[in-house]
Amino acid sequence: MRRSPPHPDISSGRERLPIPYYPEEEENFTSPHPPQKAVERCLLGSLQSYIPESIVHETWRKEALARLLDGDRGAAFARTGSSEANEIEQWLPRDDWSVSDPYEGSGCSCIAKPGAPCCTADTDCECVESFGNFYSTADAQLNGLARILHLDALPARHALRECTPLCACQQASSFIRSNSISTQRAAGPEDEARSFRHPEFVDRAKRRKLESLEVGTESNSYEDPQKSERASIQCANRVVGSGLACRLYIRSTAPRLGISPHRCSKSEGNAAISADLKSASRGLGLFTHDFIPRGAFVIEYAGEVISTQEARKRWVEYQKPSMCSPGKGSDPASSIAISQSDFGPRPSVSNKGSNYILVLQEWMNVGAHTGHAGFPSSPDPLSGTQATSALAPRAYRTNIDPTITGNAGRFANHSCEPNLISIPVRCDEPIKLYDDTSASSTCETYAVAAAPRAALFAARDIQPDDELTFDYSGGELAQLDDSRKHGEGVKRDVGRSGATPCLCGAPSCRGWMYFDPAL
Ligand SMILES: C[S@@+](CC[C@H](N)C(=O)[O-])C[C@H]1O[C@@H](n2cnc3c(N)ncnc32)[C@H](O)[C@@H]1O
Repeated sequence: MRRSPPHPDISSGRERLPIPYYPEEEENFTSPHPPQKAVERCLLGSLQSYIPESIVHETWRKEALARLLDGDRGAAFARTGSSEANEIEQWLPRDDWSVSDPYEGSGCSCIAKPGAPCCTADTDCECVESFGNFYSTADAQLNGLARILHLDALPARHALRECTPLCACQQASSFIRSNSISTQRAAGPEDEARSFRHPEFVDRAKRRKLESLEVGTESNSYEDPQKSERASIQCANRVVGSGLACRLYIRSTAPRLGISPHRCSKSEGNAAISADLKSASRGLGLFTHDFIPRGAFVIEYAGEVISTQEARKRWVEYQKPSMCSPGKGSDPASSIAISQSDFGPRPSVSNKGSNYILVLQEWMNVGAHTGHAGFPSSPDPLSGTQATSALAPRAYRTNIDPTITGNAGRFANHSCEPNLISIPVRCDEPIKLYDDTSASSTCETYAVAAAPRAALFAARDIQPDDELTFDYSGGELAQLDDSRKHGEGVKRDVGRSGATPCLCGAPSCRGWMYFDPAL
């Protein structure tokens, strides 16, 4: 059943919305505004109208709104467990990665102007390297609403920025433009600790923590927020920060058997049916009403940015069974329910079936442009060990958890043949290079960066009512051989005791869901 879109766009990822709800039938998400107008909206207003009264526990809702409105900006609201929940470590180097970057050199080498289409080539795209952005055009099919990313121009697995040197935000900022960590000149290993521990980086991490709690804030700049905000609005090439350009909805992927899988009481009372549904269902899924052209930005997979340690803790917590409140919805597969916690009623994942924590990996493209060693290595804060050599291929991870606070992107299921691709993107959060010419330094420059956002783009043309899916492994699993596929990283998905079968149904389905080995 389709209803008229009841809520404004919640997809931009600027809104750190709580999603303690469960749709009775299906929920529509749409942007009533052209993207360029969307950034001017009152996002707090969106929040208020977004939370469906009928589903969300009223007390919780009032509390959440009150916290968002007060000066504290919802610090308590976003705290979801231990106090460490708000300790953000990002870009944690992984010492367990030894695979080489399968995407190295897979970009485009054309020389293009912003707004012009790009060609494919077998080296990194010169236009991206030069302009420090991906550029876009409006798509006539969607009345100019959809902004198209030229995927051929995209050096895969590289963080990108959402602006151009022509953009006012660039001119107003002293940030050094960069689209990719791979293009940065690197520090030597001995300078690495300084880069990650640099006071400004620490401040930045703290600020990021606050940003993740703020609703209605468009600026992420720590130099001149107001200036940056104005510049953001002016930038014609933004796609991720401009919000949704197509109408999305969510619904259960379970076969319709005349029994609503959403009703906790029913599924509890019909264990056999529930089990059947669960075996055939991937829970809720994200669908589109509209045709989406290849390359269009679709939605951000938005959530709290958390440390790996916190992700591990939450993973354990989410696996614990919780109560299903009478009258509130609960899906046998995804099982989001309203339960009590020390913060009062809040959403929780109530069985072992679901995992929303996304690990975004950024590959270092070693010395591709500069002949330098790429991004510096650093001691692994988790193991205390020194990570792999600065010369070795490396992946940097960002843990995104939308379980408690996120957006509709959390309903995008996994497929081994997905129609979306996840790209790390920084919106007004550029990598900044610091010159260090002190006598003790062995290098000139070191880098400091904010965590990227997981932006989902259409990997191919998508038809109306198609389900939107992406590869949770970020394409990594497809690169691995069979022995690794069924290895440690996969098998820990369900309670660390066995793999979760993949139900994507794709002809080339790998059979198992990916699960990050660090969890
Ligand atoms: C990010 S959530 C996606 C939304 C989820 N289906 C829901 O109902 O909330 C990820 C969870 O969805 C389920 N899921 C997603 N893709 C799946 C697939 N291909 N096969 C089986 N389960 C899947 C798993 O339970 C997984 O932990």
